[in-house]
Amino acid sequence: MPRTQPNVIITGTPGVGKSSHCEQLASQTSLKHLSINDVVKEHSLHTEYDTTLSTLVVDEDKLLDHVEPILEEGGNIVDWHVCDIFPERLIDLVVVLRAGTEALYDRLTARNYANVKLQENLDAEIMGMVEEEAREGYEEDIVMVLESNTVEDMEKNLEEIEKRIQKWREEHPEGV
Ligand SMILES: Nc1ncnc2c1ncn2[C@@H]1O[C@H](COP(=O)(O)OP(=O)(O)OP(=O)(O)O)[C@@H](O)[C@H]1O
Repeated sequence: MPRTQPNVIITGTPGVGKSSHCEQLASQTSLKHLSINDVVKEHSLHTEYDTTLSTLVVDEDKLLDHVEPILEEGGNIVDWHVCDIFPERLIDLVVVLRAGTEALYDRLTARNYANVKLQENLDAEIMGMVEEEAREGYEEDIVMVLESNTVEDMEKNLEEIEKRIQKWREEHPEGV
């Protein structure tokens, strides 16, 4: 069966606004929000709990086994800070959200992140690690990098992303 709706990844360092963008986009389109953190918790797709970073260590093989059939159906907005493990054939658009250090610092301290986790995430964002992974993992023309510092940025981003989704639909009337 061809996939008649695109799969979109919304990625970026924790706190850049992935979930906020995904929820809003899901409410404005027919695409479904696929939160990988929720899927991992719900189906126990982890190997262990990292006590230093207070986070589950994901079993990527198990995760892919679970998620691939869902992606094959299309119409998903994948929400995760890792983007490059999903097969290229199943991904149509990769949106990397970027935030300034000040905005990210405020958002992460509001979550009471431990210092080590806070610093690790700020460093990752400053170095642009997720953007680099996205650019290495996918074709240039499907990767969009967008600022997510203000509510106005988010509104503008959602418009841009919706336009790209619409373009994909027009370019693939029979699906892929
Ligand atoms: N563009 C933005 N402008 C203003 N506030 C924002 C923006 N994006 C996100 N926020 C705020 O920052 C906080 C973190 O956002 P969100 O949970 O969407 O980030 P996330 O990238 O999904 O994080 P995680 O990876 O940890 O789930 C929320 O309080 C959200 O309201």
